[in-house]
Amino acid sequence: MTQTFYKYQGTGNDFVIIDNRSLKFNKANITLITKLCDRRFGIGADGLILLENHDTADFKMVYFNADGKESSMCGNGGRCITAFAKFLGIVSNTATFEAIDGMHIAEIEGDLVKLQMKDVSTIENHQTHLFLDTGSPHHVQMVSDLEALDVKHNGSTIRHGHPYNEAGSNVNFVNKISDTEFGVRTYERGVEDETFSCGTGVTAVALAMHNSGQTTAETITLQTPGGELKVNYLPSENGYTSIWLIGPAKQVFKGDVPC
Ligand SMILES: N[C@@H](CCC[C@H](N)C(=O)O)C(=O)O
Repeated sequence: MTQTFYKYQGTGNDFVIIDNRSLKFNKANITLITKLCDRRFGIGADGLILLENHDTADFKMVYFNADGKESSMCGNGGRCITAFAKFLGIVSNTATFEAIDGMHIAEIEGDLVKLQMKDVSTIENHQTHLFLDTGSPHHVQMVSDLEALDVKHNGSTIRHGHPYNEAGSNVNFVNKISDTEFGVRTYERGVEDETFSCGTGVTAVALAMHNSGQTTAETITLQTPGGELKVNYLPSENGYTSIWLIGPAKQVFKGDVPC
């Protein structure tokens, strides 16, 4: 038996995407998902995404980290699956879909996919870092030398340590480039390594930078190892609404694998 798949990337955060409208893909097969995501023995990806039918929205997104486990929201994955839905002819330039954190709206403008993220009402502002949930949990910490930092080592220590422990958190290291631009490197839980970019991660960084007074801007540019993303938001006394994650999402190749 073979499985048809598509490989997508959004600022270097890469995914195997499968059209599962037939519901034939076995979601419980962690070994298969891990193998498909393996960079040496499989296709290679940070995660695997299934596109499924939905009763009221254009489609449903089901996301698995490279460790084979279903996880919380993936922002870059949400942008890539929107581009995939357009490729399949399910949507044209606007889409609605349901993910694990609720309903999302997305818009395609040329090469860019804009994804509305869930509202954020709570940001924990600690002495050394901030913590918030933008669909996935994110630790945000400013560092002085982002380029030289060992993100895998330091990220893994924070991800596994108190207070995150087994459930874990994604970990974002940040430097300020200007009042509207920040550099970000992210250690992703479930990949257990640095990824080239993380959509919920840069969203968390933009909100955290605003919340901690590093910026007063409402559009932030985030430079990641995989390229540039933008985040727009509306701040209020109750938190942040109308949060949009904006960046490119591209199909890389298509194939069939034995499974
Ligand atoms: N790469 C994603 C985040 C994916 C989920 C994360 N690894 C987790 O388990 O929390 C993104 O672009 O947001």
